[in-house]
Amino acid sequence: MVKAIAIITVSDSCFKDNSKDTSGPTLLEFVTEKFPEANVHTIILPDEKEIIERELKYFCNSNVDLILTTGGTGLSPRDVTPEATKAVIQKEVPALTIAMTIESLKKTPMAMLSRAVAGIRDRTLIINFPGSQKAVTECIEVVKTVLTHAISLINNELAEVRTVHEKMQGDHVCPHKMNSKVDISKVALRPRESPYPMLEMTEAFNIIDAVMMQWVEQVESIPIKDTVCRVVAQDIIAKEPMPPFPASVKDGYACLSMDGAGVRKVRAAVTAGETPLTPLGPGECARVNTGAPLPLGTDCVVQVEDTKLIKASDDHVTELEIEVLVAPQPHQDVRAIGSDIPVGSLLVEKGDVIDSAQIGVLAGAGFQSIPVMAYPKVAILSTGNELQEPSEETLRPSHIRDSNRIMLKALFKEHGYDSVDCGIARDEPTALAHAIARALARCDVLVCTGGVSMGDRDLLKPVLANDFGAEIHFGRVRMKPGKPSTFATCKFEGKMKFIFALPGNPVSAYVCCLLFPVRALRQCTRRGGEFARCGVRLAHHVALDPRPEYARAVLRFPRVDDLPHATLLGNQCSSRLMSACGASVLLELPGATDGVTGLAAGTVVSALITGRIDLTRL
Ligand SMILES: Nc1nc2c(c(=O)[nH]1)N[C@H]1C(S)=C(S)[C@@H](COP(=O)(O)OP(=O)(O)OC[C@H]3O[C@@H](n4cnc5c(N)ncnc54)[C@H](O)[C@@H]3O)O[C@H]1N2
Ligand code: MOO
Ligand SMILES: [Mg+2]
Repeated sequence: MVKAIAIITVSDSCFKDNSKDTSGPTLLEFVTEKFPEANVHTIILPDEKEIIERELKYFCNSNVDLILTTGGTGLSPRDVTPEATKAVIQKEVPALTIAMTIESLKKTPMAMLSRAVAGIRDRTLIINFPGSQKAVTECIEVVKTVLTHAISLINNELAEVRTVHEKMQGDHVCPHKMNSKVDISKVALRPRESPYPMLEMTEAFNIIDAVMMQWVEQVESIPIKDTVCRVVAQDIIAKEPMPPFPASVKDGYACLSMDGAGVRKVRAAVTAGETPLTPLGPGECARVNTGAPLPLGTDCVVQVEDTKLIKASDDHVTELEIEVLVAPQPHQDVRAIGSDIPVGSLLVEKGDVIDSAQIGVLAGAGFQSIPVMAYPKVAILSTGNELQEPSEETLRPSHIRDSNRIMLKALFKEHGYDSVDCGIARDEPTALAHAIARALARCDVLVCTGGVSMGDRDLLKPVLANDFGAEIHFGRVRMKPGKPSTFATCKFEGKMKFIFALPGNPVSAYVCCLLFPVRALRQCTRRGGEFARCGVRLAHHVALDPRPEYARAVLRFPRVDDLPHATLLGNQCSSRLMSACGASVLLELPGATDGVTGLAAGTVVSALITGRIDLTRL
């Protein structure tokens, strides 16, 4: 049986912009249909032999049955997928690719230019496909009939070898190379009460803040185009003056101010980008454009509006004499060297959060890259047997589309943080452990959703604790939404990993992502920390939940009130993500008490500003 499959898209351009990848999704569509039980991992890699080799080995070591690669099989210098594949396989299976080539040649002679390779490493079958979506579709048709049989053969032949390997490795094996220790067979023995104490929000925040202190700050140098929203790690000082030459502020004539008003001979014409060659003397001037350098000898510019043409060549091509109508002042309409930015001035300061104007300043000052504080790498993983990719058009029975992953990626982006997409893991201990291991290998902070509550398939906490030796710092918080929110740390491949396991309900995932990992990143990257709070007036009556609630609301700014008015975004149940769409704030509503079960319209409550604020006044 095919239990795990990896699809690797190899392409520099798709690696930079994964929306360009059409072949990977084509393979994904094929394998999810052909092997619906299989746990499928997808990944995009650049055309780098070492990286491809490393990932192929990783998947082979993780007991993946089948690896399908697409891309990097052609003749261009960057195409190295076949070389990386040859470096990892122990046996080649040439007929697989020969069959694909024969079939493809019937459609196009270009098939001659594919160097695809197929082979086996341990128990994994690896097949290279070309990069184009069309070629992938054609080639998969050719090999699909033999895949299941090929994988059964490989497993049978190597079963003995695998047993010996496992014996040799003993107990001390990496969690992602073994089966999970979590046993889900005895469902009747599951706990009927959560073993995790219910923490107050302040306790949860304090724990996260204390634990995140273990994040070791590092500095990295990155191209200035990528620095928006990044925190500058050291003062950046101007090494060049801006402007680098005395530049005209106007379209007009560069003159000598001591000449006063009167007629001048037009000796030269200087447009922006030209270098004036001859110095000018008394009674002379040069026609200049805005941004053009002033000729030596001149000290002011007279705008064209304050001049009169006296004499031109017969063909009107050359101005010979003009009259300056208003006596100019020294330095008039001239930007002196360094007048915008003197050499040695502070361009951006350590701790600044870079904005677009500062990127312009840095570019103008000749900086290509600058040191910034490194951000923790964030990985996002969804869990759930019911989930399917949002890109799949047809919804399978009893399934839903995974909306959390794409939403959280966008939420991190909104707050200035990149993240890597680690796909969907099945609610099955070994599959989940493998998916977590793969994600941890790619990040410092893992944010996953689902599987943290009381169901017999809520496996996050036991898998983290038993398979990764994770310390669960908390597993329940008195809050709505987000009660089963979980925060854990573990050492993985020698490095500390921070894990935010958020509830699967989409609103819980949204709110808890803001309150826990986004807030934590803001703290440890010195990008604001706590969200700003403000007092707001409720626009309507609000019923209180027994748990303190983070209600999603929009603000209006009526002229008649100093405080903004907050309107809740409809039904606040944890599954209704529409309640977060367009939210500017999370209201911090207190839990209901025996005496107080609701708040009247007009009550002032505290709000965390987590989204954009629309400043329209009612
Ligand atoms: N017996 C109890 N049941 C539940 C409790 C409890 O205390 N006792 N808590 C409830 C609360 S509160 C929450 S919140 C949820 C949390 O559930 P899990 O974190 O275990 O998440 P799942 O069971 O995997 O899924 C819950 C819900 O969310 C949907 N989901 C999951 N992932 C996604 C995704 N990526 N995109 C869209 N929707 C997703 C999933 O289909 C479920 O409907 O537990 C309550 N139960
Ligand atoms: O805490 Mo759960 O997120 O209410 O639905
Ligand atoms: Mg659950």
